[in-house]
Amino acid sequence: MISTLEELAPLADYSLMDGLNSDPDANASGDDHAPRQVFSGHYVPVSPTPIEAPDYVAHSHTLFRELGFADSMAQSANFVRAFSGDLSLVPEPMRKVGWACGYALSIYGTEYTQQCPFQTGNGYGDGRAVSVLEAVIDGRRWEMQLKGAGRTPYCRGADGRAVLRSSVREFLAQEHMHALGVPTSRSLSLFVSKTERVRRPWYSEGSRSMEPDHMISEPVAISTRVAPSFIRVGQLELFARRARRKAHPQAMEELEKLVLHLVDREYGDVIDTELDTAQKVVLLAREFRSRLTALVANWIRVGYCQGNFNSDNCAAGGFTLDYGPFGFCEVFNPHYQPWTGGGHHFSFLNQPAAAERNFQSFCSALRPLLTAHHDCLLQLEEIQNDFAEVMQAQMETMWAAKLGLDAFNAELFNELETLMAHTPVDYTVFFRELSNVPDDIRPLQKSFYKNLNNADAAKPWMQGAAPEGIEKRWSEWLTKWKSLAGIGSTAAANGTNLRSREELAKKMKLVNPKYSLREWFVVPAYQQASEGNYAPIREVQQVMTRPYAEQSKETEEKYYRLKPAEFFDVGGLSFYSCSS
Ligand SMILES: Nc1ncnc2c1ncn2[C@@H]1O[C@H](COP(=O)(O)OP(=O)(O)OP(=O)(O)O)[C@@H](O)[C@H]1O
Ligand SMILES: [Mg+2]
Repeated sequence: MISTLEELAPLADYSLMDGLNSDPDANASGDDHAPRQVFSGHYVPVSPTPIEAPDYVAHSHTLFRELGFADSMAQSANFVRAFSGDLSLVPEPMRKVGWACGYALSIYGTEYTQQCPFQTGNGYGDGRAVSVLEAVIDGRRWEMQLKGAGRTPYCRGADGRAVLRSSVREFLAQEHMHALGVPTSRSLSLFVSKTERVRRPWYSEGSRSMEPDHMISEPVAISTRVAPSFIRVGQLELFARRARRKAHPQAMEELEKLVLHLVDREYGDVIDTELDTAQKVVLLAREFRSRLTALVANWIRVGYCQGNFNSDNCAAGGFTLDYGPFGFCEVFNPHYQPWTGGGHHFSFLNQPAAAERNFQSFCSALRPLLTAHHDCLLQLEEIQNDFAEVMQAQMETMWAAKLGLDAFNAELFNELETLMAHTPVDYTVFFRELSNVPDDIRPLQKSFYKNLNNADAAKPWMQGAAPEGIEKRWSEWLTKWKSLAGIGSTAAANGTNLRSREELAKKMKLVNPKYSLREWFVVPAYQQASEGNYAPIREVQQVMTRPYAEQSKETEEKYYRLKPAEFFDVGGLSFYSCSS
């Protein structure tokens, strides 16, 4: 058990990142905080800027346990100091200087440089994220990165800070996603400043405007996230763009180094180290395709919408990264999109298409390494072309699992999708109620935002008569579903393998969570936290890290609920701009 920073320090291992190139223009002391262009090198040494008067808010008990950390360490003085941004006293061999990385941006497959203040792409990257440690713990390599740790050369003139609100959201969401069984960066710890605040645009109470309507002052925070690496698709793109246009003599070599580094960090267990670069590149593309398609199918399984699935928010290791504009779907809507800037292209059921665009960007970034290997180029092209097919197969497997079926049935699914959208249903509650394998549709109605028999509805547009015959269609759908799932006499007559209700329910409850992180649970938690009361965060954390469990009656009453009518269309609750 590791219970002090002194015990953690010897596990530090920077050997892999030391193989990368540091920005030759950087100041090695890490005192490099002003916005500027970075022309080459994989990282810039940067020391984090500590937040003033840090106060412990939360840590992930789950991750601490996995890493063999004692819970008490989270509140020990040296740990608090280091993970609130002050590395000046960290014990050797931990380093007193962290690092930030540059990356490029493609939005839905289109390359951009306009977001870079210099219009060159050389000023874009980790503007407020600073990695502080790489450690090998129990045979696994982890990078620890502070978010909100002050300005870096990539800050583009901004303050380098993250507010408590956005930090709480990311902290809770990462561990919820992990508990849902979806690959993700993880949350280590969260500290808030008792004195330092910044101003951000936000929504006034009950505002229905799409964009924030005033400025508020919010406490700053530093959260630490943990992953095998933080390499993004956009990062590979930055180096590939430079290699393509021969921006400097080492550009191609830097691209190759980064790609091989990615293989070591994220794909070491599946790609043989003895292979040459071209072979590794082909295997990397195949493996990333498999992870990315599985990831997106998992997102849809649990109702998650990334909201802003740009290539710089797409981790090259194939896990979820950047919990800013995200949300969990409540009222089922294929176009659900919590971020006001995200548009249709990054909406809920369009995520497979958005992933394909990121995958195309990924393959384009690998291509310069294969110019002398015609056969490998052809293989890469085939891997890219087959993305949609692999994605579709993952989706069908996922829908079948969500419905407790051995095989996907298009007709059954299409009718369900129509009914879910027309009724409409709460995505989480619907699938969980279905997992109880009800006799008739009454229990499912618990998930309906519109009462089929009268005009009660959560929103004015849901009032009025239900679409003609919808109740009958639901009943018919349920009968057909049960028959395909092997329940009841119709199934027997059809020759489907019979199953017990209990067996089916048990299986379905492992893929259909009971609890999902609805924004109206998170809002009071961060509001209370900004007043110094962290108990609501802990409660939400406790419930949301066991999302498949039934939990207590009290928890069920409070958290297994449809979105209340008063929260619809409210800025900061139903949608948000990305300001964080
Ligand atoms: N307050 C800030 N100061 C400096 N840079 C910022 C700030 N807020 C965002 N950025 C940078 O702007 C870019 C786009 O912001 P986005 O909201 O995607 O990032 P984020 O949530 O900070 O980042 P990440 O993708 O690292 O989770 C990122 O490169 C980010 O580092
Ligand atoms: Mg981002």
